[in-house]
Amino acid sequence: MLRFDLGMILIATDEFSAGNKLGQGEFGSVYKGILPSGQEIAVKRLAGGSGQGDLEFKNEVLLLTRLQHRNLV
Ligand SMILES: Nc1ncnc2c1ncn2[C@@H]1O[C@H](COP(=O)(O)OP(=O)(O)OP(=O)(O)O)[C@@H](O)[C@H]1O
Repeated sequence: MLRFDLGMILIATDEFSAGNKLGQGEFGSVYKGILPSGQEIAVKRLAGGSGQGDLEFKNEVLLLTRLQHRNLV
């Protein structure tokens, strides 16, 4: 599984800048990011006190890594 450390995510999203915010979910915000390779990514940032726990968040991440569909970016 691909993993990125926080430093890379901060650089890619310009430290979660407001201009890079794509949307807002129930448990946090989603930001646009650009990797050094030029690839665009979406980064979901779990909001503190959102009600979604670490375990649920990890489960969501694990599920997303298994999804592959042309309608999913
Ligand atoms: N890959 C993406 N590309 C573009 N925009 C995205 C992407 N992923 C999420 N978004 C935007 O961020 C918003 C929130 O995404 P999120 O996945 O958190 O939605 P949600 O499933 O409704 O939220 P939650 O899981 O917190 O209940 C979306 O409604 C959309 O506007």
